[in-house]
Amino acid sequence: MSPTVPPGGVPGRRPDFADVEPFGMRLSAAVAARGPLCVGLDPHRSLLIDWGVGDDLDGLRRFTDAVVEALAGSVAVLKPQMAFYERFGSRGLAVLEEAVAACRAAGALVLLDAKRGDIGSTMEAYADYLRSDHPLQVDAMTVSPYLGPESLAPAVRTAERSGGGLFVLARTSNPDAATFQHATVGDRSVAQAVVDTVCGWNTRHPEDVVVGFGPSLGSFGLVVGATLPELDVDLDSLGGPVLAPGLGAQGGSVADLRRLFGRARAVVPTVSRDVLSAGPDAGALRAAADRWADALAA
Ligand SMILES: O=C(O)c1cc(=O)[nH]c(=O)n1[C@@H]1O[C@H](COP(=O)(O)O)[C@@H](O)[C@H]1O
Repeated sequence: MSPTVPPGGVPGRRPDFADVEPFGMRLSAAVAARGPLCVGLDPHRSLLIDWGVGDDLDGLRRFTDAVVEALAGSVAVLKPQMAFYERFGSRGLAVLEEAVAACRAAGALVLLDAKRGDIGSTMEAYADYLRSDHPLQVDAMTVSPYLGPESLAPAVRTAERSGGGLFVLARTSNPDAATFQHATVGDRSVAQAVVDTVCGWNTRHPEDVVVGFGPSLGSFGLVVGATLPELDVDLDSLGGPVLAPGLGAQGGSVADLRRLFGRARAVVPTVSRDVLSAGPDAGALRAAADRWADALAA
């Protein structure tokens, strides 16, 4: 499914990283093959109970296996929410480790929803999730910029070396997000400062900015909720993907995606509860994901 790296390496990449296929390129290939939908692996306590598998380690494993088996062969991206695995301690993380490997083996990209952010020296360790020698290696992870954009620089370096991606929280989907994200620094909002920082990671040349999916899409993305009343950040120079959560359970719809982002941008809409609540039957899970995929394609 992934395109092979051209002889001489990927254009624009440092020669010492030439054998690594960047996340933006791999994401674009996955979307071309499977469509843009991302499904969240969020084993909420209430879902484990509703599924009848039990709110315990065995229930967590059965839930996870069922979702992976139903969807890892067909959706472009699966996004495990780490909080629900951490609830069960090291044994929960072992379930996640196996699931991540199974998803990747079935051709889905894995975006770890970890929302990490810390001082640079610690951030370097968090970014190890992107390295090939990590037991829980993933294709991309969510990160928080609120210790300052430079705190994420070590994660950017690791992503570049490992062909991984980052999705940085910019305009989140929760109702009170604007309290901090609309605060101003100088002449722009905090959210816009985050956007501008990530734009700079993707390209230094504004004329080279890529808008939609394609082999030159950058590996550094933003999280922008599908629940926003209006798009209040300027994404024109982003050059990377947008992860759009907030669909279904939080009230966002495909019409909201079109209203906020149009059709041209590289948007990865992500849905968790609205798909997961269809389980545990594999066919029902697939049908729920297909409904979103069809609506997105319409
Ligand atoms: O980074 C995220 O994925 C995220 C960012 C955001 O702004 N809002 C948001 O809901 N999310 C995550 O996306 C998922 C949304 O789940 P549902 O509301 O069930 O579709 C959860 O795992 C959230 O943690």
